[in-house]
Amino acid sequence: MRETGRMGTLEGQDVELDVTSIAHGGISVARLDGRVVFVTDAIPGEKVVARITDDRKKSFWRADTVSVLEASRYRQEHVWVAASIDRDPAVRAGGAEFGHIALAHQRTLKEQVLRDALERMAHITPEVTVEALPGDDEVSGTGWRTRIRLHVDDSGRPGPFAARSHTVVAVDDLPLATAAVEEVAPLDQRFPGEETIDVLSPSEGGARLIIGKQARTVVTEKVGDREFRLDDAGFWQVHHGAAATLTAAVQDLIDPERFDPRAANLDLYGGVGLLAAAVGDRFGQATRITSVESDSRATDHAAENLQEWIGASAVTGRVERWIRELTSSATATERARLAGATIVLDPPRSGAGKEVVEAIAGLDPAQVVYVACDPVALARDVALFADLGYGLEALRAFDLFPNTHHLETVVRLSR
Ligand SMILES: C[S@@+](CC[C@H](N)C(=O)[O-])C[C@H]1O[C@@H](n2cnc3c(N)ncnc32)[C@H](O)[C@@H]1O
Repeated sequence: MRETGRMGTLEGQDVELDVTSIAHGGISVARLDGRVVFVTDAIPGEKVVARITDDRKKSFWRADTVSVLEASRYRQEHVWVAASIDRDPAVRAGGAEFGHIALAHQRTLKEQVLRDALERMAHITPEVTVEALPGDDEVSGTGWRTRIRLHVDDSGRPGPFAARSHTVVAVDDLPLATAAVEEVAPLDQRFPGEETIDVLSPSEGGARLIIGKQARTVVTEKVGDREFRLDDAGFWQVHHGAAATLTAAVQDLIDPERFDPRAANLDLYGGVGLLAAAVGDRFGQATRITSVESDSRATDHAAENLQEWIGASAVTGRVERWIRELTSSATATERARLAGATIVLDPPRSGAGKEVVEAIAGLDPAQVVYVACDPVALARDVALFADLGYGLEALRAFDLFPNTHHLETVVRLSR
């Protein structure tokens, strides 16, 4: 084992590392000769042996844990044997990068990542608690994925990618998947010539496969008493409890004192209308809301899913362009309606970004409720909103992705 070395000479070597803290992306931070090393499959506080995978950069290196010399008291048997450190890092299954950490401590680490991002980028220190979804603790955070993508290797065998690579890994089980997904996942079959197999289990109608780019079918998801129709390959929240949790969170975080049902309320990045429905169900049939989504098939479904409301509509468009056009073409009456509006947004992982944040703030809405699956993109956008006079008033965070590093955050911003 080598303990020190120069840049570009250590790749493939095993080194001893003291792991100090957690970073964004499910990796921990250690130091070697004063240099930062991002290390996988470790826990802050541990001493590990790690294999250097990248030592070409001046500012930081990367490594994979191969054994543990001093274990954290939060270390547990990995919930997925295929992802454990007993396997060669090159063939460790990806997608369960926190599975070796006790579930409650996973949430503590997620809280740290969110708090650090908000402190560093937005200079605020709100109370942060990552809430568990009902039932997850009882099953160690397994059995929640209603959707899973398998990749097909050259022999036609499907499996997940190894962590941080495009190598397909052979696995016997999928512990993060729901029982219905695991039952139909064709792990021992062969699909020569295909690239992907999607396995999904909507809340209605049973589990199914999407083999390659086969024709889309429509599935039904139920949230409370409400049904949503969507394409089988279209976006839907992955944890079986996520849609209901986000519905309740958005309803909870909208300040009723600031909510005007007759204002030009917006649901940006609306998918098939889940959060527009959350707003309508909370504030009643008279609520006006427009859902904006770039996937036209999703918009068609949103229009159908929201059809019982006279005040709801769904439009196809990229938010950045749609909102720019709205800003330049709105009449004085429309501007007044937007100024009293509640704007819900649920962008993809990259967040809304400067252009969209500036356009939203430029509409002068009464409040903004932002649903975020990436804490760093959220913190960047919260900082942008703050510069435009919209401060963070309320925050809730949820463990929608147990045994992974991901978390979901919902915040309310207003002037
Ligand atoms: C995180 S999902 C949220 C969907 C919905 N709120 C839900 O919870 O089901 C983000 C959605 O934004 C859409 N999207 C991605 N980029 C977009 C853009 N630039 N403009 C509009 N929609 C976009 C995706 O197709 C996806 O449906």
